Amino acid sequence: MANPAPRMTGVDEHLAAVVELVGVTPVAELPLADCLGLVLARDLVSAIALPPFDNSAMDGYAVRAADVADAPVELPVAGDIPAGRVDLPELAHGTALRIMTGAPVPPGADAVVQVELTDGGTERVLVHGDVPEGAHIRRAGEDVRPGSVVLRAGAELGAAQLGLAAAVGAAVLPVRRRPRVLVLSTGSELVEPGTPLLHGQIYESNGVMLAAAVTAAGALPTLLRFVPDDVAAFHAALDEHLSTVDLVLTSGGVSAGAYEVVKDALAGNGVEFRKVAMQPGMPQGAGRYRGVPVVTLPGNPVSAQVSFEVFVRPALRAAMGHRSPGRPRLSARLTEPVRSPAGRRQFRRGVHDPVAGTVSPVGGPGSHLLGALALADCLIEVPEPLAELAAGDLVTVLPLAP
Ligand SMILES: Nc1nc2c(c(=O)[nH]1)N[C@H]1C(S)=C(S)[C@@H](COP(=O)(O)OP(=O)(O)OC[C@H]3O[C@@H](n4cnc5c(N)ncnc54)[C@H](O)[C@@H]3O)O[C@H]1N2
Ligand code: MOO
Ligand SMILES: [Mg+2]
Repeated sequence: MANPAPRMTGVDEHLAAVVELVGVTPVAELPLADCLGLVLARDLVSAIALPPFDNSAMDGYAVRAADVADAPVELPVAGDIPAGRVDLPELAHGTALRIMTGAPVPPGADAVVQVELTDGGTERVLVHGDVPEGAHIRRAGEDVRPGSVVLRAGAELGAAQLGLAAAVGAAVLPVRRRPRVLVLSTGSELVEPGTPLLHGQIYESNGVMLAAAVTAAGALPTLLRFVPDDVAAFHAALDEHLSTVDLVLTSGGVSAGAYEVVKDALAGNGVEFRKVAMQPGMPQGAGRYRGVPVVTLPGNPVSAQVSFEVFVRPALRAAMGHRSPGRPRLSARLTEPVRSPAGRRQFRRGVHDPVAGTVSPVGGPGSHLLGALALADCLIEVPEPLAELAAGDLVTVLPLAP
């Protein structure tokens, strides 16, 4: 009797293993400019008020509202308060001080008349219209009170959050630092783009693609592109970088052939190789080599990229503390039928139309179809039990941007 096929590892089981393997990076205080997309590790409390002082919302004249109540009136201009002036004169009764947007409101003033309501004079100013008390004054603390929490631990740091952190005087923020990822492409057939190609050779593309995906996930890639299918050369390349990375990500050399350099070098050295019940991306490996997490992706370009999306991107984002490290999951109706191998979760490449609520597969299921991958903006997930889906069926769509 033939041996039953060994059980394949489930997609979710392998994902959990990779997330656990990668773990989290330590919290570090990073300059704001390095924090885009990272996650705040502790609440940020503002030591100051925002605005820090009462200031003018308009270019115009600081006045007492009572002095312009009977406008038109003419007032002597006692001086200028440009933005940044720190030695403030007091506004005397019956006078005006020329003031600019963002400049501190001088003591004694209770309103600002915008320049459009005046003749713009510099010695004396003719005010055509009256303004109520408090007009065009932005009050200290009306945006942020001193001592208040302005950003919660767990907040994702986008442009606005970084702007706010700077506005309250933070120069650095506590964040889990970006994982450093060694992206290592194996294959003796691989050639540098821009150089001549012999029959039997191909241009190296996984390295560029995976390094870009690492960057897009918020992590820091180091790229090693031309490691031949030679165990000694592989070890030499890997060992040189091992001490400076948080994760090694290889592509190629993990299936069933005679020159599977990654498998040959790492099996029995802490990395476990398995078949995962998915298409593409069946041959996978994960483990620790000399203490450093290693994830081995299959070499077929679409397999490598889809595996990155399914396993590595969520693990990298979880490592930085993202609470929802995966892609959003949307529903859409297929515009055409799809066939999938029963018992494996299929990820087809698709174009999603969120307005129509539809998704169209691009290209076939083949894991070498990089041309179609580049046209896609989403993955279409076909669950393990389903072998055939019809046009109009609802499927889960994972948008890939950015
Ligand atoms: N007898 C079997 N053969 C294969 C099996 C199997 O189960 N039994 N699995 C197939 C599946 S599924 C996949 S996926 C691939 C995985 O292969 P490897 O990870 O060993 O990758 P390679 O053989 O090195 O390369 C596969 C393919 O991809 C091209 N490649 C590799 N690296 C790059 C790169 N950096 N840039 C561009 N293209 C790359 C390579 O030239 C090959 O065409 O194995 C199947 N075989
Ligand atoms: O796992 Mo392979 O990715 O199907 O070609
Ligand atoms: Mg192979």
